[in-house]
Amino acid sequence: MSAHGTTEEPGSGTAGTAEPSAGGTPTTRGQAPAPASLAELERQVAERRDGPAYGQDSLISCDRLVRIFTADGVEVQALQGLDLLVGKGELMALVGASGSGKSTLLNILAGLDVPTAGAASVGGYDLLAMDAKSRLRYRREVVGFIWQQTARNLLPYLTAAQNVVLPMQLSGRGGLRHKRQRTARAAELLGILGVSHCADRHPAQMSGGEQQRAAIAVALANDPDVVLADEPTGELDSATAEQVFGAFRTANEQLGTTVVVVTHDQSVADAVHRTVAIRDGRTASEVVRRTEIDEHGQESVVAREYATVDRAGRLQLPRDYTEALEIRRRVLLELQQDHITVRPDDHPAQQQD
Ligand SMILES: Nc1ncnc2c1ncn2[C@@H]1O[C@H](COP(=O)(O)OP(=O)(O)OP(=O)(O)O)[C@@H](O)[C@H]1O
Repeated sequence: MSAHGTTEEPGSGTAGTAEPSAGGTPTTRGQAPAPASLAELERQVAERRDGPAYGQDSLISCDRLVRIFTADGVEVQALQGLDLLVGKGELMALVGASGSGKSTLLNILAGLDVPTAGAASVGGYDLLAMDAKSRLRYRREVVGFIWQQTARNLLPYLTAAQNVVLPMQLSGRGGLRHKRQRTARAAELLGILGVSHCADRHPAQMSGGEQQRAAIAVALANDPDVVLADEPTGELDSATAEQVFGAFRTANEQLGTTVVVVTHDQSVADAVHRTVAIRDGRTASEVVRRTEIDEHGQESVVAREYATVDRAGRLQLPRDYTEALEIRRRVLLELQQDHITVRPDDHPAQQQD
């Protein structure tokens, strides 16, 4: 973890489903649970039906998202039932091994690709049901996107200021109808992101970091709900990467924009409020960082790692945990008063049952 007082707590190795036991007595999975009364079942069903829908209060909601690619007759399941909720105003990172599905997810959220199955919505737009017209509006007004390759983000024959003005012209939004207003907004955004000095320069006259900060201004031009970035600091040295990440933070703090960044850069992953790890096309774990003040008034960032539990109650045990305890096919679950114990199978010889 970073040096500025950050503490990392280990991932939780708890697991999903165990029968609750009357009176809080530990119950081992495998024992028959006492059947619930009909009235109790009816109460539970009514509670679930009347409760808020999944992701109702979230800006981004992915529910059992699936994306299957077919190339040369071979199917690749890039997303395998991914669940993810992102609240309005979050600054978060997506991490994961190469091929885990991060870019696939980001392209879907950006409206550039369509999932095979599941549900996904951003800012009230249903990403599986948009017609061409609403998809265009969604991509212009609801999301901003920043690519890793600096050259892909800006038009080379326009200045930085003209690049920022362009999306406003294309969207033709009422509030920015006048040229003067658009020019003023471009100047304001470039100023907030610390690249006013590049306003009249073409991309070729700007450094990689300046180009990325101008690209963030372009992404923010139409005041989107969310800015998505795929490895935005991947081509930059660490000092420049820090400045670019600072620009995302500014957008988040000063403009209230929700920011989702795919990154391999550990310093970026350590600097956001929440880092979600994707493994094999599903969310596997997440690290949440909170600032805490101790009894001496000393501030420190406490990072806590959680395993994610999906909508069906499944979780992935961290690989290093399962390897450490030689967990292969099954575990014993015990429901305790306030936690669930996961134990390796005590009859491993019978694992081929
Ligand atoms: N258009 C496509 N056609 C076929 N397979 C694809 C396509 N796009 C992605 N995939 C496959 O889907 C899986 C997930 O790819 P994705 O690019 O989302 O991973 P990633 O986590 O972003 O990887 P990286 O960190 O290397 O960019 C990979 O196995 C990839 O080969």
